[in-house]
Amino acid sequence: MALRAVSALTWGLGGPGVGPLRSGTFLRCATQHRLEKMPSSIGFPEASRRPFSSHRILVDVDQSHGVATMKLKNPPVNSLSLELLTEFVISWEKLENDKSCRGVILTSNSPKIFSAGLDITDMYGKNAAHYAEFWKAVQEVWLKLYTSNMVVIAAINGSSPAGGCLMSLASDYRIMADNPKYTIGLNETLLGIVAPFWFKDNLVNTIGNRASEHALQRGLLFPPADALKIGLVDQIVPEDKVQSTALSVMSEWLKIPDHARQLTKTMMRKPTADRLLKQREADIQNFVSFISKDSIQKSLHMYLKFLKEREK
Ligand SMILES: CCCCCCCC/C=C\C/C=C/C(=O)SCCNC(=O)CCNC(=O)[C@H](O)C(C)(C)COP(=O)(O)OP(=O)(O)OC[C@H]1O[C@@H](n2cnc3c(N)ncnc32)[C@H](O)[C@@H]1OP(=O)(O)O
Repeated sequence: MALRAVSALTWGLGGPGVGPLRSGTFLRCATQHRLEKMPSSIGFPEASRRPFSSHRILVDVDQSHGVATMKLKNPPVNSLSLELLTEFVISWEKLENDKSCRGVILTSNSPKIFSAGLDITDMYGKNAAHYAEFWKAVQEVWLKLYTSNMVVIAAINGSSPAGGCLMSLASDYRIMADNPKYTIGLNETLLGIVAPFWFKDNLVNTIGNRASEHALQRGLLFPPADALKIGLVDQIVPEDKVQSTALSVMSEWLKIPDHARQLTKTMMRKPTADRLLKQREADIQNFVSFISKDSIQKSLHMYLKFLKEREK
């Protein structure tokens, strides 16, 4: 198997806004329309579309089908900066509160990069208060995605290292562009940092313990075909078919009655989400003390330098 490395939300019933069972879920589900036919592109009729956006997040809601497409837009590499993460949470809550929205396709506005992962400049050369705020936002985005009532499909239209991979892992289904130049994986060790336990839990739940041990220790980044083999993604398709495949997969998922799917998702994911929720503050403090260490700051500095100076 060809492996490539770069060389060198609150759970709990009734929790504010993010609980897996929003009030009214059962009633709404009972009368919900089934999706019989989905358009093959995002060319929805104007009347049924409700786009909204912020600086770094573009959202297009197709109200007649109950599906939103959310695009990350943070050039040049869609890094997950504090600003992007904050805007993500605001947009996500808007969708969670939109009764017509049953599914979200998460993708990137950039043609080659889904997301370069957490913004390293938010973890380098800042003060403890900044690190704490940043990490809380990272936790929040993961909790929102992982525990969402909505069907979440990641349309991975480019490279997806580290935090980018985590966002995909938190989705219900992953479709990746079949381009061997793109890679996906949790490569934290290559930066001299350690994936926190909840990144690891999400990976283990997806690809199993042995494959996770191997991938995490070596910081492996997998090309699409290998990612498919180990179950890191569910489907690979030609680059120009990622969005249309996501829409048709979404239509299949939305044929399942919401209440049954949501309760099943809760049953599967609650223990993992609860593990973070129970020690959220301690996890923030761990992150702050880890990332503030001179040795870790030095590793991040070297990695940023490597990224800037490497041959393209
Ligand atoms: C004991 C337990 C304690 C627990 C504590 C927990 C600690 C855990 C902490 C954090 C977890 C971290 C998660 C992460 O997500 S870290 C980020 C990892 N990401 C990467 O390694 C990806 C790096 N980037 C790339 O590989 C490439 O940029 C690319 C493949 C995404 C795109 O390649 P290309 O199109 O060639 O673009 P460039 O490389 O030229 O990049 C352009 C520009 O962007 C800068 N940049 C790239 N990635 C990032 C990033 N993640 N953050 C900030 N900036 C980034 C790059 O440096 C270039 O900058 P420029 O030269 O100034 O233009």
